[in-house]
Amino acid sequence: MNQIILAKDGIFPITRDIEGKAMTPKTGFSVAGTIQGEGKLAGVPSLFIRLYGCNLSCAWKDENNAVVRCDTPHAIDAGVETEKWSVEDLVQMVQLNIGNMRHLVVTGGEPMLQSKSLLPFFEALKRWRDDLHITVETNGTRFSNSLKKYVDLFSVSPKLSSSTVNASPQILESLEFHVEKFALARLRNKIDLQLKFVVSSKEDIVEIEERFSEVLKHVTTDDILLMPMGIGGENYEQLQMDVCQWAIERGWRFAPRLHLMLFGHKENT
Ligand SMILES: Nc1nc2[nH]cc(C(=O)O)c2c(=O)[nH]1
Ligand code: SF4
Ligand SMILES: [Mg+2]
Repeated sequence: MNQIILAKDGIFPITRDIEGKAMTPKTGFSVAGTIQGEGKLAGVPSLFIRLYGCNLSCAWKDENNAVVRCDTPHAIDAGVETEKWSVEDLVQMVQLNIGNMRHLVVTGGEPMLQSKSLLPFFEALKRWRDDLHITVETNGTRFSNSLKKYVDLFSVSPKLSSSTVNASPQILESLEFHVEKFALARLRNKIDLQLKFVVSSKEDIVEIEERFSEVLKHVTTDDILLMPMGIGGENYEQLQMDVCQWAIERGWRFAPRLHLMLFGHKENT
């Protein structure tokens, strides 16, 4: 049986559990769902599924040289509580909670590590509703040919050297190789794609332009997004303004985090 491993409370925000029992969503709303907070679909009402497990272990340095870890430790850390779902039950949870929304966002952790189980899940969802829009948020280290026909938007967030301090050379190589595959699929109009870079300094921009120069040629400027690193603090406003200017200069998009603005730094919103 195909199983999908989720982070704890990995389907969010919901108002019904699998038995139909009422749940209180963390958004404080009386309805299931939230808005996509990031990327070119920011603001679009969406239901989220957070898969457990990641092949990276990102950490950034903030302006005070303090280490900022991955913002979803409950989806990557060893030994934390997880949830195992059958494809059938997960489809049912989507059906119970999607309401009037059309968008499902599958995030993580790194969802593409479970692409074998995601395939029957996405097939079943599209059989149920072919207008359902599926976004997959990924770090770009695993492209999947078989998944691509079911995914309406790949939201690829390639990690830069400022964040992949713990990654092995093999993983970094596979990142470049696979991001190129995503970009070529975009060039051939096989997928919709956004490249979402988390930026903490001008060096990150230089790295994007040098390390991903081929990749950038395969996509349009509308597909390239810059998201300021961090969630607030002393120098955050200045960083936002810098990142905004770097984006405008290149014709790229500036990407805020709407969910943080609305709900604060709260899990499962
Ligand atoms: N509202 C909302 N939007 C999001 N966009 C990407 C998210 C993520 O954690 O991957 C996320 C999230 O956790 N919540
Ligand atoms: S790729 Fe994403 S989920 Fe994985 S460690 Fe980095 S920030 Fe966390
Ligand atoms: Mg997040």
